[in-house]
Amino acid sequence: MKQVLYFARKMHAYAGNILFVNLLGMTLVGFLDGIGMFLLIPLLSLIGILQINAGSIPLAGGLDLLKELPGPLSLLIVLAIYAALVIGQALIQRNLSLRDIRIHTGFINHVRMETYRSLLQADWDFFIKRRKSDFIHAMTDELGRVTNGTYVFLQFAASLVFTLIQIAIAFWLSAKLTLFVIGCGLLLAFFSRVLIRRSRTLGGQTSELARSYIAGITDHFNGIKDIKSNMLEESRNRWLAEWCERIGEERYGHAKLRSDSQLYYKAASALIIAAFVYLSSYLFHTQGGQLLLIMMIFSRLWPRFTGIQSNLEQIASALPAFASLLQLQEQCRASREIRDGELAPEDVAPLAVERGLECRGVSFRYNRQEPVRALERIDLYIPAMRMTAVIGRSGAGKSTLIDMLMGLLRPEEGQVLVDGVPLGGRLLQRLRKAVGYVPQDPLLFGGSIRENLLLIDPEASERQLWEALEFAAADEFVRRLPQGLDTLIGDRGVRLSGGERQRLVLARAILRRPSILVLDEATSALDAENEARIQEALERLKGKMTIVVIAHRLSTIRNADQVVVLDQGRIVQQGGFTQLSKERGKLFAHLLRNQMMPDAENNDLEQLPV
Ligand SMILES: Nc1ncnc2c1ncn2[C@@H]1O[C@H](COP(=O)(O)OP(=O)(O)OP(=O)(O)O)[C@@H](O)[C@H]1O
Repeated sequence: MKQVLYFARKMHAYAGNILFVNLLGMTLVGFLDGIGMFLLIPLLSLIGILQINAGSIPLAGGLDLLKELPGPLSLLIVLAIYAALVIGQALIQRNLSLRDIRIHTGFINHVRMETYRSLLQADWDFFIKRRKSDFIHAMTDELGRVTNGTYVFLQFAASLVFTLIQIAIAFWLSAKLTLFVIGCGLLLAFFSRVLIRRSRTLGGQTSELARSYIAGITDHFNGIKDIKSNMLEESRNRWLAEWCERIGEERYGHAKLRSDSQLYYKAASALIIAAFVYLSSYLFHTQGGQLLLIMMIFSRLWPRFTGIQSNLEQIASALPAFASLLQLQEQCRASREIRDGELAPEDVAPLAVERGLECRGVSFRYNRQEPVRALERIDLYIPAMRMTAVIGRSGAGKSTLIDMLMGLLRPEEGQVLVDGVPLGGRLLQRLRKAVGYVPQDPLLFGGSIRENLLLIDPEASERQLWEALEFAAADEFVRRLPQGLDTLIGDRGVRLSGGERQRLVLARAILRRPSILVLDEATSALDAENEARIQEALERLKGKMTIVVIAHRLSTIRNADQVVVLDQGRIVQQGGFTQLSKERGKLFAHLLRNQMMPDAENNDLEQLPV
């Protein structure tokens, strides 16, 4: 319940006191509804359907006054009051509903934005430990359940207030009978705790099923090509069929719970009414008119009890979603990159590295429970305005090292320094702003080429866009497209080839005019001709920006100022390309020979280990 109160307070903080005005309005509507019913009694009496002794009903003294007036006039007055009340109530109700919708949708968007912002502010470590589909689940399903649940909670609070008012009226009419009804309600509430518990358990299953569905479907569409080419359709079909069976059971469980609850309350209501009428007539000798009023109150009160019960079940069912969204927000907060009091990224100027980046005794493990280190005591200096290449076998730790240099990961031991200053806080943000990064699996958004480029620099001119494309050897293929820069490239750039995607992302990175350019296998999908063009472009950049390149294809790093060779998380060699290729019996020469570089053959590589 702690989580529900947290979000209810949030809703209040978002909507302000208008929320209470709305709740009071809801209470007023209920109250007017009661009065409307109350007025039916003089109405029935005036038209002679019911003979009521004014003394037997509170406030019915006015009846005698009405009876003094000519028949049609008194009836008209009562009818006018009745109609005014009902229309007034409907008008207020309409107003409240519209305002409710504004508050409700506004609140969903408020929580959505807040959760999204906290996700964006979380550090990289936070993301690599969790499934992406869980974030999608939180931002869609769980978010909807939480905001609905919060709203139901507020309705429940309003219902409670209104029920108390009705109880007070009922008390005033007959304390004994009201106590009897309340006693029955409490007894029922006691037994219905089991229904609320069941509802909570089912709510947990709902969360789990939705989470596994989104995870499975996301995997499915991310890997649709693999599925089709490896004929995995049948196994995916089986997965979905199993899921459908489970969701069927869960939905049935919810429906059964709802109907059990209704049955329970209806049966109890029938029994109580029977007992109630019997007791009023024979034991308490209640008069006809008063009995009618009490019955009316009872018929108003009892649905309130069932409404409260149903609200409680809905809240209980949403509790797991409340808990998981709150937990996600708390975890995001704990993993925030930008602490309170630090400047927002937009207020920070990009860094210009003057001397260089440095790793001093850096070690890192992805899983602190396991002894394996992705990086082991790395001491490395990356001079500014030079090109540094990082190479090594797959899994050697190259990407981890790059992530460390960009401040995405924090060292477990040691330090990363920029121009001799330890990386962190504002410096980290300034560094991030200065980096142009092209990852192994670059992200393009569904949209046009122009939109994808302008994402980095919305102010970029047409000329700057083409310059960046030219740099990345992408100008020719973009020119050839019928719509040129305005060509739509599909989801994640699916309508482009792997090499075209890489070149576009490279152009985008350049558009930022970064002072540090980081390329992680950024030209792996290119043919020799386009790769050579990018080589030349990088060559021209030397002396203008710091370049760090990860490459499996060693031909790409021939012009690097220094080459760093990683193996099992350690630096095993470091130096110029030619120097390293001459170091016999070492990993670099071995990798070079495996790629059958013509230069390597001149280096008597027969003696190298295989
Ligand atoms: N998110 C992660 N969680 C756990 N372990 C990871 C994670 N990412 C990488 N590793 C492990 O850390 C080690 C280094 O990985 P890294 O991606 O840095 O290697 P790499 O040299 O870039 O490999 P490749 O050339 O194949 O991209 C590997 O053993 C890998 O399994």
